[in-house]
Amino acid sequence: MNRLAVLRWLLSGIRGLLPVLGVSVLARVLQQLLGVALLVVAAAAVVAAEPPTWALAGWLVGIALVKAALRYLEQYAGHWVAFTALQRLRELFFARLAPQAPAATQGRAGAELTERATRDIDRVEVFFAHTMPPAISAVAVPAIALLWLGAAVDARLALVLAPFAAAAIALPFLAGGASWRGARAVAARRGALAARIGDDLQGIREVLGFGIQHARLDALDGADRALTAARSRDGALQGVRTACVTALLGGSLVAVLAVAADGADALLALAVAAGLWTPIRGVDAFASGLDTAFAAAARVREVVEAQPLVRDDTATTGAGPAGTGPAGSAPPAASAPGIVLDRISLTYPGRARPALDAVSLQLAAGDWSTIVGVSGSGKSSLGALLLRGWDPDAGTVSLDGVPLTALPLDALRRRVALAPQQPVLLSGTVASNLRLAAPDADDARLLDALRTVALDDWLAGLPAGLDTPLRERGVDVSGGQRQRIALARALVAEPEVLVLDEALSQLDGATAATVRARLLERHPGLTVVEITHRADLVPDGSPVVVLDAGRVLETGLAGALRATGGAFASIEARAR
Ligand SMILES: Nc1ncnc2c1ncn2[C@@H]1O[C@H](COP(=O)(O)OP(=O)(O)OP(=O)(O)O)[C@@H](O)[C@H]1O
Repeated sequence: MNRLAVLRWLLSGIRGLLPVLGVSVLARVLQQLLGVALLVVAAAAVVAAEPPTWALAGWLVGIALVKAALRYLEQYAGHWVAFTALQRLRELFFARLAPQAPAATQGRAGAELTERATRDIDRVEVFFAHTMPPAISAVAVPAIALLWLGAAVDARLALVLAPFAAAAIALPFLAGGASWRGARAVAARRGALAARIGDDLQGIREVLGFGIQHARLDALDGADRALTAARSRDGALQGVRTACVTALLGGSLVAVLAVAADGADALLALAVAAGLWTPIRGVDAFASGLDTAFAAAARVREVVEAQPLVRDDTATTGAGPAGTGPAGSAPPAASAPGIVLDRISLTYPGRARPALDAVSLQLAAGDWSTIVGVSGSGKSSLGALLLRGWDPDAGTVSLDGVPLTALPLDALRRRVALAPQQPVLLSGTVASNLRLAAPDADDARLLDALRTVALDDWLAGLPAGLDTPLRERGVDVSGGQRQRIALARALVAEPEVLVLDEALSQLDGATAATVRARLLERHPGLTVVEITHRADLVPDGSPVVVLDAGRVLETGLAGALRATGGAFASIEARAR
């Protein structure tokens, strides 16, 4: 990705804001011209060698006040554009990120993504607020001021100053490639550092538990040193550039003194030259920040433009919940109520072996089916397909005869709920966590769900009942309570299909049995797909699918499979 591509992309996002940006540019040009005028009027008064008058003071104060007002307008309009553009960029970032989950957000990517979503987007502000106005005024103000100097004072002095001004404006761009590479290196190392800090914070218990804090700190220091080295190279380049610009501006004053024949003309030319320092220095200031802003924008764009693994085609084709799928898609694989997987294969990005390989099976509506298999056999992958956490590379998953790809994603995820093994509770109260998927649910529904998961006694002991705050990531509840709150949260949404992915694994046997019994008793029509390695807890009458290395090994009722002494029986023996 080069700077031109990033520039085009950023500009395409602010097209409607350009008139306001124009106001900022105009205000800046005028206020900087007034800055030159202020010095020239003062110099002219010195040249006139007359005592100061009220009229002169009035002029100076008037110019200063108008300049201040224009400066305010320039800043206000520029920042209004910048913050509106940043708001749009944030909205775009999250809108494009959501369909890329969970692939885009899992594991190490988390903290790195946060860096892109927050600080990288903030860094783009430099481009929106501090680039175009200084770039245009850096050319316009010297051009106008030197034209005036040439016409009204002495053309030779204007010609002497012009090359200095031109060189000082062009200089910041001469190290273009090196500066861009430097800015990208700094941005990448900053991202790597953020990812490392994120890992260490998430895994703080493991780090302390294994006593590896010193090794982790050393590694963190290493990442920090790499960032410092990249910033030093970048800073050295900036330092040399700024020094050269300063030398050029100083040199312009010496050149005026060297060629001026007349003291009065020299004073006016010096006033113009000094007045041009601010607009010309503005180029150096934004050039330093511009590559940083472009590098940050390039990282944001990588996320925004990434192809989502799961796409909601119904949003563009207009297919509704009962639709038969986007034009050209395969006809429904099955018309039976419940879930049908038809020759499903899934290989994760970067993996050679498929996690699921030509899996075909049927899970009847209203049944409590169980998927068992050893670790890594593909159980969770199968569960994730049911609510389109991932899409298969081949084959079709259908719900009640309709391919999942023909259902709007929102509707699908309302009908199919997942209770994961390691759920995350958000900061908020018990009630706000339970209402995540059903914001309109009343308290009675929440209490009902908590009773089903056997948390009614726990709730009764809480100081503020449903309004009791839960801390971020649910650290003040036990693992088993967290799993049950997550299960209750799924039930509050009143799904048709409930996927339990080892969702009761942290409960003691008696509590898990109570939760199963209450689920069966209170939700008789619910289709449950339970993923577990505890084959010994599966009742004889439950339909079972045994997976191994991504393939279906056995299907049938648990009791019958136990009797045959095959794969299910040996997994059961291992679980005991
Ligand atoms: N997000 C992912 N990216 C890459 N590979 C993955 C991902 N998730 C799972 N896998 C791989 O896919 C295979 C199946 O994993 P899956 O989690 O579905 O198995 P599982 O039977 O649920 O295992 P467990 O009982 O240990 O949870 C494994 O080899 C695993 O390493």
